[in-house]
Amino acid sequence: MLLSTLLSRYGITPALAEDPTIKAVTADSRHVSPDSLFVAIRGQHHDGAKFIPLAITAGATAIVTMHDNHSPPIGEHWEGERKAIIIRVHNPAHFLAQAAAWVAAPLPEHIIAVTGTNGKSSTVDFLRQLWQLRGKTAASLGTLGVITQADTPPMPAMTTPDAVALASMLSTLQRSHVTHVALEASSHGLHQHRLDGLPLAAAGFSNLTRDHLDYHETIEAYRDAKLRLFRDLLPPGNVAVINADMDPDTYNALTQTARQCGHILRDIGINATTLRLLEAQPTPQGHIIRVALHGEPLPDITLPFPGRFQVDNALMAAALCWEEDAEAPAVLALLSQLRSVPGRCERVADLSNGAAAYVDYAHTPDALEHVLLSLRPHTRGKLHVIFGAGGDRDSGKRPLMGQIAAHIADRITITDDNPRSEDPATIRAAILAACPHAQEIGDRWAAIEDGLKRLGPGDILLIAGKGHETGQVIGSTTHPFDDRALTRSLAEKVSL
Ligand SMILES: CC(=O)N[C@H]1[C@@H](OP(=O)(O)OP(=O)(O)OC[C@H]2O[C@@H](n3ccc(=O)[nH]c3=O)[C@H](O)[C@@H]2O)O[C@H](CO)[C@@H](O)[C@@H]1O[C@H](C)C(=O)N[C@@H](C)C(=O)N[C@H](CCC(=O)O)C(=O)O
Ligand SMILES: Nc1ncnc2c1ncn2[C@@H]1O[C@H](COP(=O)(O)OP(=O)(O)OP(=O)(O)O)[C@@H](O)[C@H]1O
Ligand SMILES: N[C@H](CCC[C@H](N)C(=O)O)C(=O)O
Ligand SMILES: [Mg+2]
Repeated sequence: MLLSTLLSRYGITPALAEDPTIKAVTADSRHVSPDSLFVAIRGQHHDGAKFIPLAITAGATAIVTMHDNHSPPIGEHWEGERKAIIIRVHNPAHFLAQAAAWVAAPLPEHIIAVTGTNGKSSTVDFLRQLWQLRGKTAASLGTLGVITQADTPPMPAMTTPDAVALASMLSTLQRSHVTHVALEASSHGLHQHRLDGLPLAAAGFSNLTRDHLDYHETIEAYRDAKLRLFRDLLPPGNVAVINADMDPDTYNALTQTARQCGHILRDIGINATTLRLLEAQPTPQGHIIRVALHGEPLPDITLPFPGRFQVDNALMAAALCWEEDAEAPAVLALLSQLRSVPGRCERVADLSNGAAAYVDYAHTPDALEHVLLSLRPHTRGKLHVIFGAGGDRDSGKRPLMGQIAAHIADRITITDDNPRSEDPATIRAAILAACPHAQEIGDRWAAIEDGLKRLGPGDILLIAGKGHETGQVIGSTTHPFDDRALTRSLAEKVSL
């Protein structure tokens, strides 16, 4: 694409002496290739502007950098024999996302993003499944990776990859004929403008509770980052789905934003008007739910997996799936064919004495509360939970998680999650301060073995925090560790 075309799409129409063809866009000087555009972004550790000379040496012919109120909006920079055109904008990260999407185009025609503290991965997984059941070629993209079909292993991804990687993944999906993509919008991703270039067909917002305050600092800033999905990214006139049972502050902010932006608002949940949950009756395998669509009750639906929160996520996926209201009953009828999401309230082992073990990805106070409350109705004996907290992440979550476990569980073991660069004993101590009667077993393997051995008839063991993860990060090393596989193999031995 010509530089002038790219700039004019962004609303900049300078008279350029030269108009180079831009073959690639990047914000990482280490990835600059010849004829590329380098966007200098100010991050937490570096100001990308200091890498401009390196980028030009590596072949960048155009540079986009932050407007500084002194220099003209367009200029040029020589690095030895090499010259690049310099363009100054007010928000380089926003520019990067747009430019990356234009250069990577065409992208899949139907892209939907889901945000919220908890439930993003589950919702996008369910949405992908629903689309596939309706005959679409669909993918989901997020914490669980890029998933295209049930029988192909997922490609790894961050929850929301950086703008360039995201555009490139979407372009790859488009080339393999994927038309429908459901992706997770993390608060980091929204705050850093990673999704700003995507033409969203619809968006969903599940809930907002405490997480990531290490990064956002205040809950207001965290909410504001997430609100960007509706406020800045979803085009007017498109479908916005919210869970009507979320906290009132976020609910009010979302409904007001949706109204101001002219979105078609749909809600789901006990307090909803579009898709109201009338009853969710737990069964040994999952739930039987009754819902009303715009006030009209529909036939019972069986959801074949446990976790009361998965009822909300499945309803949100359905409300994001139908395009016209007339399609809604057919979409809702498909919910009974959904498969569970790996590591989300997943029943991984049954012991010969009738006890069972579940693995879940609860790593926030709200998630831990939801999964423990979900498992209580299935517990005929005692409810035992094993969990820790990730290092280098919001430390305020730790005592809150301890408090919740102390209120709901009968037995608690505090162990290590991913300590990362932190001292694991200090993390455990912060949780234990709020649940002093818990036992402490730092070694996660030993904690799980101990938990399984202590299970009595009808007891339930919940191993929380790492879900689908297959590694444990200690320091900067990731050691192989898989709660699900380990629990299965230890349970076989314990059951003998
Ligand atoms: C906290 C955070 O989100 N950090 C992201 C951020 O890093 P940063 O601000 O430290 O960047 P920086 O190192 O200061 O660099 C600034 C700029 O200089 C560039 N640079 C840097 C070095 C160099 O030699 N040359 C160069 O050009 C960088 O490419 C960048 O554009 O920008 C980087 C480039 O895009 C990201 O890789 C990095 O994500 C890191 C790896 C990360 O761990 N992020 C996590 C916290 C995250 O985003 N997680 C969420 C999930 C959260 C959830 O659970 O909901 C996710 O969406 O995955
Ligand atoms: N709708 C929900 N409400 C409350 N808790 C939920 C909800 N959905 C999921 N959870 C809890 O959050 C955990 C993580 O779920 P999921 O992976 O779907 O969320 P996520 O938003 O993608 O998380 P992450 O921020 O790590 O990507 C689940 O294992 C469960 O404990
Ligand atoms: N996306 C989340 C995942 C947390 C998972 C938990 N096991 C931990 O390591 O804290 C994060 O990076 O904060
Ligand atoms: Mg996720």
